[in-house]
Amino acid sequence: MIKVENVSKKFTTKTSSSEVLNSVNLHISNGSWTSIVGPSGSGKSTLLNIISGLLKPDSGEIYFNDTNIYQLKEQERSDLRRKRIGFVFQDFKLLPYYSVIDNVILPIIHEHKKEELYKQAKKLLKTVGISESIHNRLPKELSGGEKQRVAIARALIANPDLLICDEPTGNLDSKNRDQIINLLNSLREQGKTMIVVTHDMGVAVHGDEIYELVNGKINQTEVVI
Ligand SMILES: Nc1ncnc2c1ncn2[C@@H]1O[C@H](COP(=O)(O)OP(=O)(O)OP(=O)(O)O)[C@@H](O)[C@H]1O
Repeated sequence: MIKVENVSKKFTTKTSSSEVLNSVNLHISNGSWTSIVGPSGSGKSTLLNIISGLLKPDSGEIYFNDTNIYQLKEQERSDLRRKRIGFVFQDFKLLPYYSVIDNVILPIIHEHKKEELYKQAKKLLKTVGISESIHNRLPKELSGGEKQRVAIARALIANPDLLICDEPTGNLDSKNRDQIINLLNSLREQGKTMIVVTHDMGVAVHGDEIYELVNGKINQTEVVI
């Protein structure tokens, strides 16, 4: 269970100050898919960064099961992030000079023997529908949908409990978008907990819960198909 309790965050710059999150509460059950929607600039990425331990809120707590993550030491929080949370970004964030398979093993390259990692990466790439003929290509030689599936395999390499996806289908055409939806559905069936931020209601409706962030507040939304 992931709990977001009374989380508030304000950004202050030289010229302005804005409250992006105002006492946000959210409970996420293990093995569920939670969709978060909301207008551009409403704080969705800020909330993801806070949940994943990257950005300390001004007030409020984040619990990862029973662990209050902002009470951990910096190194412990970073370990938790590396081992238990996988990230998928709209712009993939694959390293351009590494092959597909090397991109997948990178997050934990220093923690296991390379042969074991390659074995695991091959299995994952198969799960996400990437054929072996592509394993040694560079990211620039892939389609958008292939890049996103490689990015999902990379996010899963440490076998995280939680998969956080920030606009995972934002740059994809409808065929590739549908493939990513199918993949996320199958990951939920395997028991992964997922938080998916999206502008696309057609993606959001696959969630067990849909929340909308507006004016710093989060509200649960009915699933309307
Ligand atoms: N480091 C920062 N310093 C100042 N303001 C920031 C910072 N990060 C985000 N903001 C502001 O906070 C607000 C929320 O940003 P955020 O990226 O969380 O929104 P979002 O809902 O993810 O937007 P989008 O859908 O466009 O990606 C925006 O007004 C943004 O300009």
